[in-house]
Amino acid sequence: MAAQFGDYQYEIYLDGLAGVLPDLPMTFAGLEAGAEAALPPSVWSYVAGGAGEERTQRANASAFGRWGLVPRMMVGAARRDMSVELFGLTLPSPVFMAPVGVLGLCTQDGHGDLAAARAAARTGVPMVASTLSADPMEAVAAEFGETPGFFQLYTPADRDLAASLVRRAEEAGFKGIVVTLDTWIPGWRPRDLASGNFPQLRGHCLTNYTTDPVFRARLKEAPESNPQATVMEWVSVFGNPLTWDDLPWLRSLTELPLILKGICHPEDARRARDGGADGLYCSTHGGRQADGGLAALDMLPGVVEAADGLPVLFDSGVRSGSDVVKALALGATAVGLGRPYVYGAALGGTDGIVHVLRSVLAEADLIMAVDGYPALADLRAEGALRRT
Ligand SMILES: Cc1cc2nc3c(=O)[nH]c(=O)nc-3n(C[C@H](O)[C@H](O)[C@H](O)COP(=O)(O)O)c2cc1C
Ligand SMILES: O=C(O)C(=O)c1ccccc1
Repeated sequence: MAAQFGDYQYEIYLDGLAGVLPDLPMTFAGLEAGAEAALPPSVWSYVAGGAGEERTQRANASAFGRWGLVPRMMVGAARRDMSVELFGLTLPSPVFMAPVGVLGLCTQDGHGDLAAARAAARTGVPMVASTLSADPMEAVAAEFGETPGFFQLYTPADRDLAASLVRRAEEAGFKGIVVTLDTWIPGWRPRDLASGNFPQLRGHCLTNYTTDPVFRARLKEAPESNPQATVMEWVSVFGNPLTWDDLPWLRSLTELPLILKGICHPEDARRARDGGADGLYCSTHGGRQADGGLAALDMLPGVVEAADGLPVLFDSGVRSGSDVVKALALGATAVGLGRPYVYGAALGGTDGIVHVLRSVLAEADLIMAVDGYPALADLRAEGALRRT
């Protein structure tokens, strides 16, 4: 059935649809409903939930409804080119998997990070691997195949531990370090507060710490013999309220491309660029950190302008191929999926993630075809996108 559907699409529409599974949901609402049924309730509420009244989370997604592409005719868009240059790499498409810290808990086998890495290998869609993974970063990177991968760093208060994590990422073959700035402290998350339910506090997804020599040296007992003390040590070391004065130190940690995640204000974009960042990452963390904020999409153009040619990655609220196209038209260099691929993992492991990635890419490709924008540069042309 799946192969038949793939073949049909392949012939009628475009290359590369293998992997879309008709027995899995084809819409975000369907993925959501399926994942809610598939995941344990505590994992579901952690993944699906956000900060406060979840207004920022909803605003992230609904902001896309205020923009629309203006179709162009007779441009002969029979072949589309979605490839993009990023940090000297050529990616087949401008889409990536955003870092997600509890992926491990989202597949039945407890190895969701490996499932995402395998989906990256199968699709060419890069994964940004979270510090908070169930498997060590070395094992995740070993599944990437030919697809480049990036490591997301939660900068710990212990600078030696930060340096160790970055060194391990370099040795494991990651192609860039994404430093998340907006989550040195977890936000106000009513769903998790109500259930006392932060998975990390139950010892989940701390493997990059428990396998790290610097972290282990901080413990009086091995993590295996005293898991509770390990969690307490993680709590004490996890967060580091960085300031701009710390940027030279961050920059000195690696020669890999350094990307700062959570940049939404043009002035911060300028400071990051002037401080030697190689890329900016505009995101509101999917509305999980602070409620009452603007949608990430509404802040993207200001970041792109201030970036002054530096690549700008983007996520928060992307639910479909049309959302990808709109973020690109507003200047994003590459667009990250968060919850959609997590729900794919819940529904079908690697196959489920591939299904989501291929569906989103196919829709984006078909929009570029039908609306007459065969290359990413065309999408950025004057008049391509209008506010409704
Ligand atoms: C369950 C979950 C865990 C996340 N963990 C991390 C993380 O470990 N590091 C990080 O930088 N961002 C993390 N994020 C934020 C994502 O990278 C991304 O910014 C967000 O999911 C985008 O919003 P969306 O899910 O609404 O598309 C997480 C998001 C979710 C849903
Ligand atoms: O859940 C998250 O979004 C996340 O990134 C996180 C990280 C550390 C502690 C709590 C949440």
